[in-house]
Amino acid sequence: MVALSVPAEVTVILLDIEGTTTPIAFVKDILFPYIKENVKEYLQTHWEEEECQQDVSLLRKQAEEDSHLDGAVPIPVAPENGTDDLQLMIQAVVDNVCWQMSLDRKTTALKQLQGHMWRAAFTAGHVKAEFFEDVVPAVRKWREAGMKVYIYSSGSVEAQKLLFGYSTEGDILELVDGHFDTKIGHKVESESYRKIANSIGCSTNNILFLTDVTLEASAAEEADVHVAVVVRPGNAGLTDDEKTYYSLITSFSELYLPSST
Ligand SMILES: CSCCC(=O)C(=O)COP(=O)(O)O
Ligand SMILES: [Mg+2]
Repeated sequence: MVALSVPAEVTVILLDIEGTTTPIAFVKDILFPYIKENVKEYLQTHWEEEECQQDVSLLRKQAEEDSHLDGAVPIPVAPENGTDDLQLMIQAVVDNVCWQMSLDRKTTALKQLQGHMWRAAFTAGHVKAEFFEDVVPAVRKWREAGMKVYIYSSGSVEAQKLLFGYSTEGDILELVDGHFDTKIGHKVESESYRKIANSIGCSTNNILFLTDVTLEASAAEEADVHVAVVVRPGNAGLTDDEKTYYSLITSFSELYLPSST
């Protein structure tokens, strides 16, 4: 087994979810199909609710920003009257969501709606989040050693809490000191990592970020965050240059804290 020593200045471990704590297959084969199969019925059932209207407004705003993109699906302004107008509007939102998902876009608008939709699936026990088997033991060990553990995912904070609250390992929310999503900024922008450090109250070099995506690792590194790239079954392959450049781990158990024996 390879060992990677955690630099002594690190006091915070920041974790990505998809491809790092959780198999990509769980997200792609369970969570995303749930959205595609249920989005129309969800909108029809919850349309009048404040939360749903806020989600639609955010999606409409995003659609306006995306209007220059190839294949972008516009969302018209609220219908003035009639069931037919409403059904057309709902279909436009469905088409927009499916278009965004076909590109695996990480917009806050899409992620917010997805989080709200997954709430019913998780709380009713229809879905339980999967974590790689090394994750929970390692996180417990890090916390016992005094590390703080935070999550930074494109999935909304609400969705992150569902994953940790309703998992095959039970409710493991207490293992996490805090959550960040794209509201603080996108994961491929270094400024996001500076803002996270500021919000936690530490320096960027006190953070070790674990992710499967090298563009995210590169942005974090530019902000002086320590990074390791996590190689898991089902993750996208890395180039030879990336394999040489980044510290790689295949399990959280390969990380050694300075005090570890
Ligand atoms: C945490 S919610 C489900 C995953 C998701 O929607 C997503 O976009 C995951 O992105 P990540 O930044 O965790 O790779
Ligand atoms: Mg990821």
